[in-house]
Amino acid sequence: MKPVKVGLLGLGTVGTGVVRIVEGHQEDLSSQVGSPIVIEKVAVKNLDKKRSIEIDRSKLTEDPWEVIRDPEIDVIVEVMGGIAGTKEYILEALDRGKHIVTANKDLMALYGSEILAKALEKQCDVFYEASVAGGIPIIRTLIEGFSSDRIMKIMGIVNGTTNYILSKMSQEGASYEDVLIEAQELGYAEADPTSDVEGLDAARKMAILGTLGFRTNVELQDVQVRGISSVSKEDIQYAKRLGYEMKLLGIADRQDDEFSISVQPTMVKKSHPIAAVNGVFNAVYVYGEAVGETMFYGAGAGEMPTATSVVADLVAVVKNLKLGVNGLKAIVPYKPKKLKNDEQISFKNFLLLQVSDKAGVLAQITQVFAEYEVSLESVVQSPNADTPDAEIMIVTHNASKASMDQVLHHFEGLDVIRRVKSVYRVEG
Ligand SMILES: NC(=O)C1=CN([C@@H]2O[C@H](COP(=O)(O)OP(=O)(O)OC[C@H]3O[C@@H](n4cnc5c(N)ncnc54)[C@H](OP(=O)(O)O)[C@@H]3O)[C@@H](O)[C@H]2O)C=CC1
Ligand SMILES: N[C@@H](CC=O)C(=O)O
Ligand code: NA
Repeated sequence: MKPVKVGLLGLGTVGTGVVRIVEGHQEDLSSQVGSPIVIEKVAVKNLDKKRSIEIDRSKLTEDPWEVIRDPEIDVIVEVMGGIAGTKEYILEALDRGKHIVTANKDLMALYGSEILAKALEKQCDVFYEASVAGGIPIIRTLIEGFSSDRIMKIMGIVNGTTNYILSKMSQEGASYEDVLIEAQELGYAEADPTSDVEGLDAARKMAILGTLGFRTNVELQDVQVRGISSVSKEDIQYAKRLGYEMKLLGIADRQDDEFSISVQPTMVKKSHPIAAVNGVFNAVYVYGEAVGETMFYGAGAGEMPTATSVVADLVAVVKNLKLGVNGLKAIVPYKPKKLKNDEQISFKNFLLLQVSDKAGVLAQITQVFAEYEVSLESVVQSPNADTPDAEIMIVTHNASKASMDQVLHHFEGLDVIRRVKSVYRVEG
């Protein structure tokens, strides 16, 4: 049984977990694949950094090319992150006939189609289960489990950092800034947490899920993105009063063959199963035309959950090696892309308005909604303790994005509205 040799790019949070699992579960792994799996070389940025695991120093290098160009290495596991340089390493590794396992959603969202096309040409595997919802096997589920169905909607809490922040703000009244620091210390946040809190990390993951779910090439610029940095504790408390939880939701849905895809803070009805997903946990809700509702739940980030998916991909590569079938399972999107326009995108909305507290105000406001054919589900008015004004909370029925934009534009010229304090999408 010739050992399968692995080159590891990166030994940070995820890379450390990969070494722990490959070494700790070696007996189970090798009996599944029929050969020992050996980590042959590891690229790091700083050779002298103190590590939390024992690793033979002679295996470490500061030059990723040394790993890529080593003819002994069969599989590259890329867990160092980065985009442009990392893409070059991966393309060259494929040119050399090496298989790839990566956790890199940034790279797969931007260059996935180019990398997968090269993999197909070279008959190599590229697996990236850890790139979306860390420990949840959602990519494999979309490719294999739902191969027979037509997916109509995917809703995901796919960023652990923001779910951790929103949950702590909701449950403990904690401040946004304090919880963000905690999430960074726990290894959940990206090196630059702006991509977590501004929704970019979730958008990249939704582009990957949308591509697999709709079998069309969803690109990052197709995803409309809003992050959580403007969500206040007050918004979360109002949401709770009305029976909702605030979540950063990625939503991809389709009608016929037209689709829309977005990431935004969303008020989710408490009775919806995704509203109960708290902390660093992720969940992906998938609605298939035939299967109906399904939901997948688990840790979306962190050392060991993420490494579980990386090593499971490694096992899949090695099984394919044994069967001589690598590179035959690449998913190449084949459907033409048709994005919905703002008239076709429709959902419920929550609005919080600060208004003058005088007769006829409500009538003026409802008149604007009527003018743009937006029907209302509920309207609640309460005094604002700090000012002579009143606050009005409104939940609309489904309304097109175009109509809602017109309503909000009209409100800008209405004297009785002091301020549109918040606007959120509503689901459930
Ligand atoms: N953390 C998580 O929970 C999850 C992360 N991911 C993805 O996994 C990947 C890795 O994330 P994570 O482990 O958190 O990242 P870390 O920052 O913890 O680790 C990065 C590792 O890569 C090494 N590295 C970085 N740049 C270079 C370079 N140019 N040459 C050689 N080595 C380099 C670093 O070396 P050194 O140790 O010397 O600094 C470090 O070991 C990213 O793509 C991330 O988005 C995906 C899902 C979850
Ligand atoms: N920063 C990401 C890590 C996993 O992809 C997150 O918080 O989910
Ligand atoms: Na996953």
